[in-house]
Amino acid sequence: MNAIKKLLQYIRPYTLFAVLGPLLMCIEVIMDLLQPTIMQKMIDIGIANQDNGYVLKLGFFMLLSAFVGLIGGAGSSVYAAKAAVHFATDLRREVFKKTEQFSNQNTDSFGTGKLITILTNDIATLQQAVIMTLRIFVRGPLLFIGSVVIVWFTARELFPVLLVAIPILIAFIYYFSIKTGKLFSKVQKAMDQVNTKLQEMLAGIRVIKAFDRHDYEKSHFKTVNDLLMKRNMTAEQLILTLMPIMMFVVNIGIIAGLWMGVIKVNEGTLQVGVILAFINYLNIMMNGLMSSSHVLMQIARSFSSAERIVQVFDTEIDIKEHEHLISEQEIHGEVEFRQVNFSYSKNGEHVLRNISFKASIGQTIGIIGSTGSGKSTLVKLIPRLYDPDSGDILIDGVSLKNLPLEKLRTAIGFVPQKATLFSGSIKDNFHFGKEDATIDDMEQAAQFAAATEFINRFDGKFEHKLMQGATNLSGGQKQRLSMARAFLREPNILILDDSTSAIDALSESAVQQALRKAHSNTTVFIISSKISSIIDADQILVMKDGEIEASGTHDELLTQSKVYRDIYTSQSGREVKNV
Ligand SMILES: Nc1ncnc2c1ncn2[C@@H]1O[C@H](COP(=O)(O)OP(=O)(O)OP(=O)(O)O)[C@@H](O)[C@H]1O
Repeated sequence: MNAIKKLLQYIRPYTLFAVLGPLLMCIEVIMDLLQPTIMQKMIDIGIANQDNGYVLKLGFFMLLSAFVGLIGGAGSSVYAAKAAVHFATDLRREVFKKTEQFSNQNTDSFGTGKLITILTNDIATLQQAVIMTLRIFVRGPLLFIGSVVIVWFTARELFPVLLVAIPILIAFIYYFSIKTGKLFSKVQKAMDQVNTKLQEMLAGIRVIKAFDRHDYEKSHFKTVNDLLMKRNMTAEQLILTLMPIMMFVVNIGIIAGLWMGVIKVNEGTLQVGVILAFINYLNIMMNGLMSSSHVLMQIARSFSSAERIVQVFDTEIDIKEHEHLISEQEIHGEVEFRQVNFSYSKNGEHVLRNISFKASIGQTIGIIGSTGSGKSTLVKLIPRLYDPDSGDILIDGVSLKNLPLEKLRTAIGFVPQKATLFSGSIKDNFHFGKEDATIDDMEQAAQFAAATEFINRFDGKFEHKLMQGATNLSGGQKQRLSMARAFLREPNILILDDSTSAIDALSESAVQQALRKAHSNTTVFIISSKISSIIDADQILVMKDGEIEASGTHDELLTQSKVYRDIYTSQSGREVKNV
């Protein structure tokens, strides 16, 4: 309930629409309620007295009220839809904005599947709840209350039937609403699983094909899809069972009304038209209650959606701007780690332990070590994709936390292990690195990244369109474009996380030479599993189990580090004797 209250602020800008919707609906309801009374008068006065003029007059009123009702109903739909769609659009925008601010840890803790369900399904559920509330939640109770009042004044003899039927109907509605609320929260969870699986399968479709794992994946998908189907089926069946139960209660009410009515007519205390009007009002009442119950169920369903949305809003972003920022600090590129410890989960095992080193401006730092030793994690701490648990990281002597995030990240060019390019042209992707990059800038960056040759072969060169995930490029081409994008920034700190793995040795050495020439003041971190990529680095960090096992130049490490020597021996085939 609190979640719903929190989200209602998003409807405030559309209060006018949200008020007009129910107001116009009142007109439709009043017109609907008039119909049985007009009909009753037609029968009991017009037809009983064979007064054709009176019948025609009331017939005209019936038509007129139906027309006015139509205008009210249509207007109500238009404004309710406007309020709900605007509300959902704003909400989607805000949820997206918040998820954009999420740190990697925040995103990991939700999972992308759940975030997609929240941004699509949950917001759509709320939109539907708002439309129904603005239209039907007014219509249902009004029809119900209006009918009860009219029966009280016009057919009080039959009122005892209502005294029995109404509590039974309300009890059923209450029970079903509570039950479906719980069931739909299970449906949402199953939907998360389907979305997560779908996302994983679509991203890995090539691997699935290559390993011929269709059947395995199909059976996995079937498991989550069947669970969703089962939960959906249980929830929908429960909702659909309510209608026949309500009809049954109303039909018994009609029989009771007819039975009592016939007795009263025979006694001469009731007119036939009143019985017909009562039956009509009983049906209207049931419709009113039914539609209210549908809204209640939709609202119950939207509770769990609202809670999940509020969960996103309430998530504390763990990478935050510090209160005491040193905004005037220029970033030059000296990087120092002081006894840094880091784990991915709170109280989890440290992935980095006691990391200390210093990289001077313009130095190249090579990082090597076995798989899972913490190399990528170490460099991810520099742009603050994660914050260390303890210890400090300083740039030009200032702790990262005291630097404005935007300034810090603008000064860093990051080429991740997996080259990520976006659908759009090469130019669009380059603008991602530098918004105002000119064609000259792009040509130069492409040249440094050894990408000119293949870009020139494309129709339209920089205008060449990349498909989603850049699937129309080779692995090496993706890496080169990803590097060029980082070079365009002319960063003070450049991080190359194993980003030359799909590039041939000749091109790699050309890239490194270009880097040294054009970006001599840039501090460069190169993670690589190949010694040849880091052999010329000013300082090489050898990582082992989250720790720096040794550091120094290539020659120093050959004598000082057994781990480094072993890597060198295995890659060069040469035994190092000088220990
Ligand atoms: N997002 C994450 N959540 C939890 N654990 C993670 C995450 N990313 C990495 N790890 C764990 O942290 C450890 C270090 O991973 P990292 O990616 O830094 O290693 P690496 O040395 O770069 O490995 P590689 O050479 O294979 O890329 C590994 O044990 C890995 O399982």
